[in-house]
Amino acid sequence: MEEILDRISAEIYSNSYVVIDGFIEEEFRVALLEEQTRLLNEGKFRQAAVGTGDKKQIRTEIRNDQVLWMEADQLTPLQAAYWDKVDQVRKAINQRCFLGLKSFEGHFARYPIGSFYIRHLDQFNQVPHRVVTVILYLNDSWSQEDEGALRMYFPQEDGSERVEDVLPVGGRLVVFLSGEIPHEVLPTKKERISITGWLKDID
Ligand SMILES: O=C(O)CCC(=O)C(=O)O
Ligand SMILES: [Fe+2]
Repeated sequence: MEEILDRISAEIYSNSYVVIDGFIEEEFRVALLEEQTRLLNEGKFRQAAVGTGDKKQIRTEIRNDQVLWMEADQLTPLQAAYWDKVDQVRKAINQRCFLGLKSFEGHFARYPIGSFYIRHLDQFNQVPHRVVTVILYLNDSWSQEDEGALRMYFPQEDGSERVEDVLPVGGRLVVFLSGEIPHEVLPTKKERISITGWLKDID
């Protein structure tokens, strides 16, 4: 874990993003996936919304995934174990990058076949405190033909953009600066499961 934390903070510092394969043990991934499937079958997931507060609305032309927010005071033991790992990531990034990250919020996400999330930034006027995005994929297997990549756009000095696609391979962690990297979820051909969260600069 020390080595992984070191890589995350170093690459966030120099590249604003990092992809880590095998961030969690297989056994842990399977357990989280099973828990998510159970909660889904219990009807706990809701259509994801965009915006916050009064402006919160369901806009399926923008995103059509389903989510279940994790409640900090009601975490299951598995969720608590994941939050613990994310907290280590938070501390490592703070040590190297001085971002003053204080807390975490996150949700399970399920993208049914055909669903997507169009290009966006995770940090915007209505949501200023999301500083670092942390995504963990829980899928059993994933290949190019399943599509559903996370597409990230990196602004280049000449004004163009470099595009990078990352497949939602199980156990893979993607971390990036929420206010700097526009991204989208391309339409998926297979059910796509993840935990998405944000490290924030407020409690
Ligand atoms: O699941 C992903 O790869 C990205 C999800 C995302 O961009 C979001 O929930 O804001
Ligand atoms: Fe996002």
